[in-house]
Amino acid sequence: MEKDADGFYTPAPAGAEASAAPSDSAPPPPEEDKTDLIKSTFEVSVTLADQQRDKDSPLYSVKTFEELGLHQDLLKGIYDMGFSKPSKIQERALPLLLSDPPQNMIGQSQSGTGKTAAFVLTMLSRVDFSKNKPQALCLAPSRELARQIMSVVVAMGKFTSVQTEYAIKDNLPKNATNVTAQIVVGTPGTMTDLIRRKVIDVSEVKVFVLDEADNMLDQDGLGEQTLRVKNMLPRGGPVQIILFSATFPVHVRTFANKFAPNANKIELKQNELSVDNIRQFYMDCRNEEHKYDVLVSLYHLLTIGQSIIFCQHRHTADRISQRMTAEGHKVASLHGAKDAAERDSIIDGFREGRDKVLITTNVIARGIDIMQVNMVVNYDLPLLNERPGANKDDARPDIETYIHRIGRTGRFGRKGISINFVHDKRTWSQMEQIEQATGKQIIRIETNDLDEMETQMKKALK
Ligand SMILES: Nc1ncnc2c1ncn2[C@@H]1O[C@H](COP(=O)(O)OP(=O)(O)OP(=O)(O)O)[C@@H](O)[C@H]1O
Repeated sequence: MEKDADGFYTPAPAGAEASAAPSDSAPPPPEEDKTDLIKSTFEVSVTLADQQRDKDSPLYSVKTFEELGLHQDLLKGIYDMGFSKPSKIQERALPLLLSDPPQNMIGQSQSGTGKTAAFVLTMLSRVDFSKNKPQALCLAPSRELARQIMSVVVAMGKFTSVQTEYAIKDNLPKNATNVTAQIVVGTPGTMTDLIRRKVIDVSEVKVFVLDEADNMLDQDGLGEQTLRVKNMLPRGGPVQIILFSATFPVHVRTFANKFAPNANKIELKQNELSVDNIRQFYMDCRNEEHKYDVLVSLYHLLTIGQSIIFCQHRHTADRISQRMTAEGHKVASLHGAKDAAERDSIIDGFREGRDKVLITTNVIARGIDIMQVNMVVNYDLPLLNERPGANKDDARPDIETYIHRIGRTGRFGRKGISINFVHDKRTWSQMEQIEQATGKQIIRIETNDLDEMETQMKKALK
C-alpha cells in the first residue's frame, strides 16, 4: 500500500510486492509492457480518503481506530500495516464484537472491505497472552485462506506476545502433542482431527470464528465438519461465535442463526452484494475451443497487472495451463488435487508477483486478497453442484461463488475488471441469471478487436 503526503491512497503498482522481493525472483516488467493500460492503473486518482468520506461507500467511517476501544499494542499493529481509518464494517462491527459480555456476531460486508481485520482484532483482544493454551479458533474453507488470515494475525499482533498455530494439513509434525498457541487458524477437517487427538485442548477457547461462514455452514459444503468442531467446544463457558462473509444466502441463514444464537447482525441488501468498482464484462465465444483462443489472445492484457482465471473443474485448469505453457506463455495453476507444499509454493509465487496469471478452480474463489489482481476471468461460469443424472441444460449459476470470484479484484476501493466467457445458449442464460440476481450490468466486449478491448478496459480501470 502506498500513501502520498496528503493521505491519498494510490493503488499499488502491478508487481509492487515483487519489487520488494529478491531481484532474481522478480525482475521488473520490461519497458514495452508499460502500456497505456498500466499507466492508467497507476494514475487512477481515486483516493481512499475520498471513498472513506462517501457515506455510500463500504469503506466509509466516521470514527478513528482509537475510538473503537482497541488496545494500544493493536493500534500500533494496525498503523504499522498502513491502515489509517476503519472501513464501515470495521467501525460497525468492532464495538459490538469487543463489548462485554461477549456477544455472537453475524457480519456481512462486500468482498475486500476489511472483514478480516474485524475478526482478527477481536481474537487478539480477547486472548490472555499469559496463558499458553488455545483461546481463539478460526476456520476458513481453504489452506490458502487460512495461511492468509494467519499472516494478518501475525502482522496485527506484531506488538503483542501472541503465539499462533496452524490447523492445516501437513503442517504439524505427526507426533505433535500439545498446541500452546493462543490463536489457532485452520481448515475444519484438520481442526477436528487435532481436537479429537487432544493436540488442541479446547477447554479455554472463548472465541470461535468462521470466515466465509455461509460456505463453512452449507450442508452441501463444509457444514458438517464445522458443526463437529463447534460441538467439541466447551459447553460450560460461553464461547463468542463470529460469522463473517460477503454473502449469506437464504438457505444458510436459518442454520447460521442457530449456530450463532442471539447474534448481533450486520447485513447487506441483495443489490449491495458486490462493489461498484469492479466493472463486469462478457465475451461472446463461438464454442469451447474458441474460449481457449480468446483467453490466449487476452494474455497480454492479463499480464499487465495480475489476473485469476476460474474454471469449473480441475482438469480444465490443468488442460489450459499445460496448453498455454506449451505455447510459451507463463501461467501457474492451482487446485485442490495438488499436494500441500505445491499449493503453498504456487500461491506464494503468485502473491509475490513471480507469476502473473493464475488458472484455478473455486478453491481460491473466496477470501484471497492480492491487491495487484486487476482482472478476473470466468473461463467457466460458476455452477451449483450438478445432481447426478440431472440435465446439464438445467444447471443453475452459483451466484454466491460468482460474487466471491469477481471479488478477488477491486480490493479495498481499487478498480478491477471481470470478464465472463459465454459460448452457447445455456451459458448465456446462466449469465443473465447472474445479472438479474446481482442487479449489476455485464457489458459486452468484442472478442476479435483487441484494440477496442484494450480501450474499454482502460476506461474501466480509470
Ligand atoms: N482500514 C483499512 N485501511 C486500509 N486498508 C485496509 C483496511 N482494512 C482492510 N484493509 C485492506 O483491505 C484488503 C481487503 O481486506 P480483507 O481481505 O479483510 O477483505 P474481506 O472483507 O475479508 O474480503 P473477502 O470477502 O474477499 O474475504 C486487505 O488487503 C486489507 O489489508
